[in-house]
Amino acid sequence: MTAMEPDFIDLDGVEKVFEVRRRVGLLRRERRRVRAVDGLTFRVARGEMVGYIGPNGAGKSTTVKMLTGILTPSGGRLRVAGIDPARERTRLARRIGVVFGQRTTLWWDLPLRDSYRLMHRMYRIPDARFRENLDRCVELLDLGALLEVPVRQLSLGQRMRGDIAAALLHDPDVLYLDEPTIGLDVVSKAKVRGFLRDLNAEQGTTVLLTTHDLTDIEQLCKRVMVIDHGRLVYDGTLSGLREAGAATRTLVVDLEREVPPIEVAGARVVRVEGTRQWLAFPASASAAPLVAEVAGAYPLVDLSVREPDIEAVIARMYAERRPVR
Ligand SMILES: Nc1ncnc2c1ncn2[C@@H]1O[C@H](COP(=O)(O)OP(=O)(O)OP(=O)(O)O)[C@@H](O)[C@H]1O
Repeated sequence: MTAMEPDFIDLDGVEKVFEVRRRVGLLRRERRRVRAVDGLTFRVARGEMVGYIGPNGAGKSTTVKMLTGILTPSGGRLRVAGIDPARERTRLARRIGVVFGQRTTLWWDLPLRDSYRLMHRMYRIPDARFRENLDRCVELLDLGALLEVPVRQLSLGQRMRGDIAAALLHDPDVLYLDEPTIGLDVVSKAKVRGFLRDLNAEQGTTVLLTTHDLTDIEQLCKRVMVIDHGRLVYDGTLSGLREAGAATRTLVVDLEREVPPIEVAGARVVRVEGTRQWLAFPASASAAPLVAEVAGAYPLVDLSVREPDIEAVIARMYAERRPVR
């Protein structure tokens, strides 16, 4: 299935710019443009489970909001299951589920079961399918004893499980999870992770997971994308990310034309975007011989060396959140 729909989620140069007005002094207001997402290009195949991480303010939520159609991109092209989210938000809503760890989609005063009933109607889910999905979620997420309890009385872990079920009642093809394990105790975390793993394996649901807990990624995602300042700065395995974190610098080269990934000794291409390529090389090595080699063999237009900012970001994430199991 995966091989058949490699661009199930498909972003090409997606941008989002916010205009913010700030008061400066008594009367003057200043307009400032915030580039929250700055030329994002990536594809996620159907059935993949991908971690989407980055420091605070990196642009993760903005990306997810564009993927769900809540926000319209300022530029670029974006498709989910072939649908342009901003244009056909309602049609897309039938195909996606969203869970925000910090916020609930359930009705605070109603018992869980009543929230589900409302969703049944809102999404016009066929009765048999609704019952089947609800039964499955109740069993696997252990919700049986909670169905008659008003949401406000649920613990955070119980509510999270309730929210995950709510997002799945209409059989979405894609599930976006934003911090699904935040604030949960160890047992609840394990339950949620186990459920998501099975969901992905058995139902083939495509999952995009935003989290600060790298153990979520470790246990669930073969692939992780790192975003920083609205740009994709890493796309690969978590172990590869750890390696990259071990002090590398990046040579960014602009070429006259698109060429296959550059092959030079002592560096490896970590990212290609049109005529621009990013090469990681050990921070301890000198950039000069590398630059000379690239310039000799490739149609170089411009270049710059970046200090290990991404790596610093990751290191910080690791330092802040030592994986808690
Ligand atoms: N509605 C908005 N108006 C103005 N600026 C915004 C708006 N939403 C987000 N931003 C800005 O865009 C940038 C990216 O924000 P975003 O919420 O996408 O980051 P994030 O990666 O989800 O962060 P966090 O991990 O803290 O949730 C930030 O600088 C933020 O202040």
